[in-house]
Amino acid sequence: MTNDARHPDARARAPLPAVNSYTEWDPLREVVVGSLLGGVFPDWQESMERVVPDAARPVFRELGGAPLPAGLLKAAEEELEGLVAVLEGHGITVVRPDAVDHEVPFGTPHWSARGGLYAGMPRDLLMVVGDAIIEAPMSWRCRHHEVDAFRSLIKSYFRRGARWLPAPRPQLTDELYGGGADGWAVTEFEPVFDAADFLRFGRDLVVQRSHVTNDFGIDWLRRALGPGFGVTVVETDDPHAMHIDATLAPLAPGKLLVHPERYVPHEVFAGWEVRPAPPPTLPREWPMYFCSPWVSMNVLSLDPETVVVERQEQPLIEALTEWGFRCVPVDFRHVYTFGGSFHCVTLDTVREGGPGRYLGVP
Ligand SMILES: NC(=[NH2+])NCCC[C@H](N)C(=O)O
Repeated sequence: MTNDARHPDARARAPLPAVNSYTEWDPLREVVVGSLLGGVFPDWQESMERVVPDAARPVFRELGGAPLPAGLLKAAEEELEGLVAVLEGHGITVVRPDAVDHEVPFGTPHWSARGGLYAGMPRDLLMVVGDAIIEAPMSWRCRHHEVDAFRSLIKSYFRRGARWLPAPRPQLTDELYGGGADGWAVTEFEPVFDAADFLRFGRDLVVQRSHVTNDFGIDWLRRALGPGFGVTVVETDDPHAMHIDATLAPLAPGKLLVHPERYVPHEVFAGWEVRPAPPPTLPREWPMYFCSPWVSMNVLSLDPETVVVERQEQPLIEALTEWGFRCVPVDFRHVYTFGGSFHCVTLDTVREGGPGRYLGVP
């Protein structure tokens, strides 16, 4: 039976599976937006040494498990609400994590942490590949239970048909840390990765080895995804490597925005137009506990022509406009303070489109 009251867009918006996302750029229908509410400073561990800004180390040592600064947090939460309003204004469904108490200390038989962190960066923790939600085995001890805030969402997606793939729970004993001969902060003791070290290009994923992602973890994911997907390791020139999404940003098929110094050309991007992002505009004195100002290029694609960009990153807005994109400006500098921007704080659970092939892999 036809439904005459159907919205004119109804055909274009035909129903999709509960979870369906293969790329970083296909038209966005539903997205998880993280929450920084109740967030605490991470308890210090040596493996953070090479990834966090110098100024953050003494703070984490001293204040691990203590609440993040209230004023900055409030400003960041308001910016997150602003992002939610913009996304909803574009007809995108937004879902949020549960409130959990991040101040509760926890431990295993082998170690303890003075608290958790936050539920602000679902991109770090979860990965959607097609109809599957993958839970990453995080290597920072304070992030061991971070997924709890997202569990009711994951269960709901599972009940509606999604596949649910938690990686093997890591033990995070001392053997994992201390660095191998290769200079990484994590050894090959057991599989670990953060989901944000991967980017999705249809049937192909690209990943960087980092101070939170080891080869064992990459191999686990490759085998879990099976022969239908390819996982290519790309080199990046980032001595502080943790999360690839301020280094490479695929914005549409054939269009790759890159960090001008960290990008190392790779044959998978043969045929792609690669453009360097202009330098960030963030003032030098801006408080940054987790990351560099290059999260300016951590944009979120609403579709292959539309990107959400920080309002004050005018050089980037100009560069992207010139490249043919429509930029949606959103204030987000206070969120930067806590480790990321639009790509980090989101997890796109539903995008249109299917498993295409976009990369030059054999
Ligand atoms: N998913 C994320 N949290 N990404 C943020 C990556 C930031 C990157 N490590 C930098 O400092 O430039």
